[in-house]
Amino acid sequence: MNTVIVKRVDEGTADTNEIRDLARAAGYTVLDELTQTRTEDAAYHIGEGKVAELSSLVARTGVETVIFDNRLGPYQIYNIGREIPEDVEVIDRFTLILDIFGQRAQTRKAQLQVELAELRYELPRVDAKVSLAKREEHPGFMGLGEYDESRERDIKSQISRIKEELASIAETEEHRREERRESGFDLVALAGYTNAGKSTLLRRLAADLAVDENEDLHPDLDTTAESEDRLFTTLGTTTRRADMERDVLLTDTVGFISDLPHWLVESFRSTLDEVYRADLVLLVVDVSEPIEEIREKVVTCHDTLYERNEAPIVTVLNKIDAVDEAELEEKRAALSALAPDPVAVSGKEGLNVEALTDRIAADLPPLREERLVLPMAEDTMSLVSWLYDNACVEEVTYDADQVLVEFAARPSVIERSRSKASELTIPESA
Ligand SMILES: Nc1nc2c(ncn2[C@@H]2O[C@H](COP(=O)(O)OP(=O)(O)OP(=O)(O)O)[C@@H](O)[C@H]2O)c(=O)[nH]1
Ligand SMILES: [Mg+2]
Repeated sequence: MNTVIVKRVDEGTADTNEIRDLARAAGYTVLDELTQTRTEDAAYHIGEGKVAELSSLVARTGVETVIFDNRLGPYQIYNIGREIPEDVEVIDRFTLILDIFGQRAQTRKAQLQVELAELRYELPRVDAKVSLAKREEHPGFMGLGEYDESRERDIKSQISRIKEELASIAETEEHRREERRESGFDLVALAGYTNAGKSTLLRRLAADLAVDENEDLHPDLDTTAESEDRLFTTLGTTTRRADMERDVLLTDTVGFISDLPHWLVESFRSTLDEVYRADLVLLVVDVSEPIEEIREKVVTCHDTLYERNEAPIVTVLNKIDAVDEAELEEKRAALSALAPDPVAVSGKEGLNVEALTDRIAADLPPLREERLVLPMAEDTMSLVSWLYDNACVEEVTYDADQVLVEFAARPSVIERSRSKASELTIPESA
């Protein structure tokens, strides 16, 4: 699929790098671009002269799609469509992002989220489409000739049905998180701009390739954490156990991107829950990019996290294999206000990963020390082995008729171990 890019900015020069990457991620080959610096034109978004230029560019290149890196109103799409060769589709940044998400959505949850986002995108446009469809000259414009008020009701009821189903998935996930916490795991989420290297880092930190112990129970989980040099490789969440002394589960998440309208973010809210409900967030940054770009992306990530995140954030400067030491120091200094005390690693090459695991261990909420004196009962040894699984056991001392266990664990694990200990039944002496 070939395409040309169009981008309008109010001032300065238009940067088309990201939209080109997005187009590529959706499967397009970008043949050319047109940019313009001016205020928005109500009818065409870009200037009328620019539209004429676009028309001849489309004719010359023979593309079937034009991608705008702007938000286009339905009337603007309609008007532009009338000026360029017939049957050429005009899409904007948000339709493109939805398109990518739609292609990547593998799990039921991801599919529902995409569907929800599409419906939310469409809802405010229904009116415009109805009135456009009524215009005689293009009765079947965008195949939407049959639009009417009932379409709006339809969309609204579909939206509420999807929201219900998503809420029930979110509940299952919340339940799963609680179970994991109770069995002593700390939850660490990898967050960051798309293509920063989150999935690569997840694989580097993971103890094993098995997705997680609960895989069978949770068919909604994605089974792989693929990496690829394209935007939005990861849409669902993948959870793996980290290769660390402390029991840590790492979750990979959907990448952030700038300039996402709230209805889209809203649709992916339950995916972001993995980030918001974590005990620690690793904010992964691609340090090989130009500093201005890094800064903008970090700000976008902070904005996305800002509202609901409560966990401490550790900034991870990833891809240090791609920069030299001087450059790294320079960027570290330039980012010091935004990202104090970052850890610099290369997920791909495995550089400095130990410093990162040390840091994760240090920044997680501290474990509490506990000491239990257990009577020698039938289930005593199974409780000791449960403690080995769910806590950091420091010492076990066996006496004639009791066992002393010293360990450190999360408060919830300590509570459960106490209640288990109180349930130990001492065999009646013969
Ligand atoms: N040079 C270098 N490249 C890396 C490193 N880590 C990841 N990459 C590359 O960066 C690209 C993106 O990596 P991913 O792990 O897919 O990134 P992501 O953050 O999961 O991306 P999304 O899932 O799309 O949000 C891939 O081509 C990786 O090979 C690194 O440490 N050094
Ligand atoms: Mg990924």
